[in-house]
Amino acid sequence: MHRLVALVGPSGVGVNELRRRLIEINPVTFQGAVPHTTRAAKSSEESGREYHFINRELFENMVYNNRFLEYGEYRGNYYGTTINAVKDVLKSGKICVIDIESHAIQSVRTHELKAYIIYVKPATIECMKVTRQNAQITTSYNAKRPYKEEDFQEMEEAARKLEARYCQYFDHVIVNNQLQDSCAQLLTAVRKAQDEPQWVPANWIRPINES
Ligand SMILES: Nc1ncnc2c1ncn2[C@@H]1O[C@H](COP(=O)(O)OP(=O)(O)OP(=O)(O)O)[C@@H](O)[C@H]1O
Repeated sequence: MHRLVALVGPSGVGVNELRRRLIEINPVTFQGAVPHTTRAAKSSEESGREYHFINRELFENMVYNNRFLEYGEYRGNYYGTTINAVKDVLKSGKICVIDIESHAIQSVRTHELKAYIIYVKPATIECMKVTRQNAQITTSYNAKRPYKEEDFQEMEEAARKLEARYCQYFDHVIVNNQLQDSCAQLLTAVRKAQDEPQWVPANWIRPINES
């Protein structure tokens, strides 16, 4: 089986854009995991394609049974990605590429999933002012607007905290300045992730009484 690739970075840095482009470049090789939600399906949506649509009771039951890598509530509806959704992609022979919140890093660095963690780091504020001139940030109300200076400052601060806490888990770092460059770096990193021997904690492979 291929290895799971998980992208992580401060909000607004471009994690989702990079993941989307990677899958778009080669949908035969790369695929995202289908998330679960309790929101109603739109007429154009099909269960199992955009989302798995389930009710709240079932979702909460799945949370209780630790089925989610991560989940959250937005505007009264739950959204989350299950371990099985990732495994389904890997079992189909594709490379599963997901983006995760930093607190979910530990959930994907398990014996079972052994995710390759790619940290998407913001470029300097001066560089982002140039490259993000036409980009749109998604606000907490899910609206889009152009980036402001404060957005870059917040991103830099969030990146600092994220790095201080989680840098030991990063297998690869991409500074997302020029989008084309970042996509090329991501493609190379993902290929490398599949070839590279996997370094895992010794207690994953050695019986406990030997360690
Ligand atoms: N290198 C880049 N150059 C220019 N624009 C970029 C670059 N990377 C991402 N963008 C743009 O920045 C915006 C935010 O990107 P994206 O939605 O991927 O952010 P994100 O990291 O997933 O954050 P969030 O989780 O808050 O949505 C998008 O409009 C995207 O096209």
